[in-house]
Amino acid sequence: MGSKGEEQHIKAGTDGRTSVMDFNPPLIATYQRLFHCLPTYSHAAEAVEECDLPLIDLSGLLSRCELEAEQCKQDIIGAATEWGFFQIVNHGISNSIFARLRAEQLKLFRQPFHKKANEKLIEFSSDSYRWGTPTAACLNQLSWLESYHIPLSSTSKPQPTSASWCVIEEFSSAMSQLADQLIDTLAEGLGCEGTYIKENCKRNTCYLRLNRYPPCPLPGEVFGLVPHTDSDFLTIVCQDKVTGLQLKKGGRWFTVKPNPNTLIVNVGDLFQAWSNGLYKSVEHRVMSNPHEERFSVAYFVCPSNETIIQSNVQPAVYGKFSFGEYRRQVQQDVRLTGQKVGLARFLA
Ligand SMILES: O=C(O)CCC(=O)C(=O)O
Ligand SMILES: [Fe+2]
Repeated sequence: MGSKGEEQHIKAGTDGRTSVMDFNPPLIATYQRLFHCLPTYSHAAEAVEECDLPLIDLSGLLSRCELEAEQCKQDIIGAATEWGFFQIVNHGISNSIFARLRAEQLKLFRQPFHKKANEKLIEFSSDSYRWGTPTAACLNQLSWLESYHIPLSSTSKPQPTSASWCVIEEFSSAMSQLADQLIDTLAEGLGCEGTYIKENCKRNTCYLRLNRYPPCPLPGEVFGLVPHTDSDFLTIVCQDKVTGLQLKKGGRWFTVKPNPNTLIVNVGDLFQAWSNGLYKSVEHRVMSNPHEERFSVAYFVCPSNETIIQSNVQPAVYGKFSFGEYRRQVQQDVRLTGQKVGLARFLA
């Protein structure tokens, strides 16, 4: 069990006194009541192999050589069909944006917990900051993380007022362009154009999430992020060098080897439904780590709530639904059962 010291960062004040600057959310204190109902099954005992995700060099998409561009498209379509997950290099986003975002992310999470929880630190909605899992009824429903869940609607301000705001704005517009390229290719693989998705997933309906996974005293029992699929069209994740992300393939869990030079792309539930099950929204999770903190950033391509998700392939695997309905159903299931049911609720 972790000592109180694990939740605290001791900083010597300029006046010589030692002040305690506690930036970690009070996960231990809040969820201690769940510690004595340890699950009979510990995921630490699972044998998990590392997997080599398909690695796609995105410069191929812009190649003048038609064959090369076509091969790159087929690789993306193949990876979304077989894995639902892939890594990309040469995506055109500069290292300097990643470095500046990382610096701002670190600065934000190093603020004292009470400030993060009670003050609007950046120009985003006040409920952007989240930690733990308020609905968790047992340890394996708990996620050992803190995050800023940022609706990008709130970034379209005429005057940038903070460094965090500027870099998030710059980063999300780079992500949005990258997502458009991937959506065009994936839509082409279905014999359609990507315009429907792009028209409904404007930047202001998308989300950026900054995650920090603090060291966890019960890594075998508590996840960094519980197993889930993403409720969007597509997610682009930028992770650091600390291992943790795992995905399920063929009924087994695999660890994604961290490579800070690549971005991870995964298909979300909406693309699975829209592609009539061709592209796979694969279950994934983040393992917690007893010693090291881990950071990641995820960009979620979401449509407006009114957007109708429907495949034009017959017979349709899923009934027609709006994103708003889907979201409400997911929230209700999590509130009532602690778990997301997801697309299984919308079978035709
Ligand atoms: O932190 C990660 O690597 C993955 C995050 C993730 O799956 C999510 O935010 O939905
Ligand atoms: Fe996810």
